[in-house]
Amino acid sequence: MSLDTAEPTLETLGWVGNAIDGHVRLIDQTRLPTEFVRIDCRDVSSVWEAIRSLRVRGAPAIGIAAAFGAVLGGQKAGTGDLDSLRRGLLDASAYLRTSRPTAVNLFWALDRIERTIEENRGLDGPTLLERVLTEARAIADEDKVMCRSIGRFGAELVGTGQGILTHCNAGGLATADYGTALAVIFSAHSAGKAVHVFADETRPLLQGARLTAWELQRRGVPVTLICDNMAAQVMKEGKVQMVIVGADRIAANGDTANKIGTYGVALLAKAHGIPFYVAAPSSTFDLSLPDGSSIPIEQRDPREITQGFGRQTAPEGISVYNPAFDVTPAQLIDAIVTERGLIRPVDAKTIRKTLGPPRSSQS
Ligand SMILES: CSC[C@@H](O)[C@@H](O)C(=O)COP(=O)(O)O
Repeated sequence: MSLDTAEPTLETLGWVGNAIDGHVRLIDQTRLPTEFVRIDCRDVSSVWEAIRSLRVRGAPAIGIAAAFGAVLGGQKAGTGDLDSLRRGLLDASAYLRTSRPTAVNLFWALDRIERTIEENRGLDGPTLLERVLTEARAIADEDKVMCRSIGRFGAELVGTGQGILTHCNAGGLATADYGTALAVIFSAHSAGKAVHVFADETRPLLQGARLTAWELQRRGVPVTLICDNMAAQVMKEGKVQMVIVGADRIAANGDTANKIGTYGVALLAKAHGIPFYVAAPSSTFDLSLPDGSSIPIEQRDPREITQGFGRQTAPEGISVYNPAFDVTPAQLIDAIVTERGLIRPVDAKTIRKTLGPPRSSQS
């Protein structure tokens, strides 16, 4: 599928150069919205660090970054000795798996990379490395296509004149381009539907304020930023007709892990009779988990809460709990928008029917 070149694409991340001495280039999202800076990662540990510190973030984007990162592991090992090249690639993959635990796209992408290494055993070193880079590029390219498709399917849910609330950032920055939840909004907006977005700022790291507000503004979509604790009031005032968010891991029954605070938004939507939608590609489903209870939830540094963005805002030594994600039960989700169409009702049977049989288990 071709991309609409009239629209401002983001090129969130990509590979520069060839397999032997190229590198990963990505937008450093920690510096947005005040600075738009791309950084180059030339070794596996800088990709690991970029993922862990949220320079690159969002479930699909971290999968893509990790896939490219594995190539850097192969480069370091060199293509002269096939065994050490394979070891370099596999060690890089194993290491990148430890960068963040919740988004299944990371493990899905690295599973693909490891399968590529396995399936190309007979190749010489340079060709194997080239093949792994081709697979990483395919993961990025397919993500672009999936996001456009999600946008098209999801736009059907949007009525003109609607207020739409979103949480965190599920935009172009969280994917190879265009986004998931924001793809739905971009697509409806491009189709001429008048929409107004309420972006939750998304404590503690402000992905909504720093990234979602920036992306919507950049594309000319009307947006109002609110603090997370204003969502109930904005809904009560009748300003919101639908909620749409992204996802980091969706279990077989539709329970959905997404940025902390999403579960609360879903409860508020239910209380106000507002439809609550999730938008995610098939790479975000983990059908090896029957429900959301075993989705690993990342715990992050307490200083993100006590000293966010450099200023101390809590007393020294205070006890802090900082889970980065929560799980919204499937019963609170009216539909999941995927690249293969809408999943509605959200249950195991409809998910299986839309996505096909479960893949092998992922960590
Ligand atoms: C299309 S991205 C979907 C999710 O990854 C997104 O909503 C989210 O929770 C991102 O969390 P983050 O901690 O910023 O990586």
